[in-house]
Amino acid sequence: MISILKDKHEISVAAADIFVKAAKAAIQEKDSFTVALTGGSSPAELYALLAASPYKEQVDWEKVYIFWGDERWVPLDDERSNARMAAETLLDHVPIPKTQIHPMWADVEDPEKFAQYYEQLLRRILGPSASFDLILLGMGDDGHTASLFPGKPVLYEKDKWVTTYYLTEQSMVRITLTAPLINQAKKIVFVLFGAGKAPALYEVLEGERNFEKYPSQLIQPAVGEAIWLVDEAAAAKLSNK
Ligand SMILES: O=C(O)[C@H](O)[C@@H](O)[C@H](O)[C@H](O)COP(=O)(O)O
Repeated sequence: MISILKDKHEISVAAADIFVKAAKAAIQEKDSFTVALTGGSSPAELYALLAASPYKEQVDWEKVYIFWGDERWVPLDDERSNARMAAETLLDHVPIPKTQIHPMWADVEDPEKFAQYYEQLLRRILGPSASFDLILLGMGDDGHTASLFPGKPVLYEKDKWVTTYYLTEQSMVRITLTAPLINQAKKIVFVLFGAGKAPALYEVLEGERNFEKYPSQLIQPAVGEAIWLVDEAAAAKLSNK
C-alpha cells in the first residue's frame, strides 16, 4: 500500500501513528513489541516525534525491543552510526531498558562473528516465526534498502537472517538483515521523501522486475503488509497516483 503525503512532516506523523498503533496491538497480544529501526537521515523527524508528546506517553516503552535493519560497521560514537542517530533522536529520551536495545555493532574484531551472534539473538527473541512486529525501512536513490545494495551477493541470501560484507562503494563494512527475514515481518513501513527517490521508486513499484538493480523490490511481505509513506516529489514518476 502506498500513501502519498504532502511532505516529510506528514510522513513522519503517519509513521509515528503506525508505530504507536502497532506497539499497542503487539503489547496487548504478547506483552512485547519488536521493532527494527532504519538508519539513514529520513527517519530523524519520526524518531524525534516518538520521543515527545503526544506520542511518547502512548507507548509502553518498557515492553519495546529495539533492533536495527542494518548498520555501518563503525563505533557507536561515529557520526555515521545508525545506532548513534537513533539514540540521539529517540532512544536516549524514552524509558526502554538498555538490555532491550540491541545495536547492530560491537567492539569486536570480526563482524561476521557478530552477525552470527545477532542472528542467534533474533532467533531467541523472535522465535521460530522470525516475525518482527514492525520493520522501518528507508530507500536510497539507487533503490537499495537496509544494506541490500545493487549487485551484491546478499541479494541472493536465502538462509541467513543477518549477514555482513565489505561495501566497496562506501569503503566500509555493512551488516544487514536479509530479505527473507525482513519479509517475515507483520508490518514493514518505508519512509522516504524527495525528488531524488523518484526514479528508483518508479522502478521499484512499477518498473520491470529487476531486484539486482533495485533491491527494494525484494521486500515482498510473506505474511504481513508493506506500507510506503512517500511525499509527492518522490512519487512524481508513479502512474497510479
Ligand atoms: O544505513 C543506511 O544507510 C540505511 O539503513 C539505508 O538503507 C537508508 O535507509 C537509505 O540509504 C536511505 O537513506 P536516507 O534516509 O538518508 O535517504
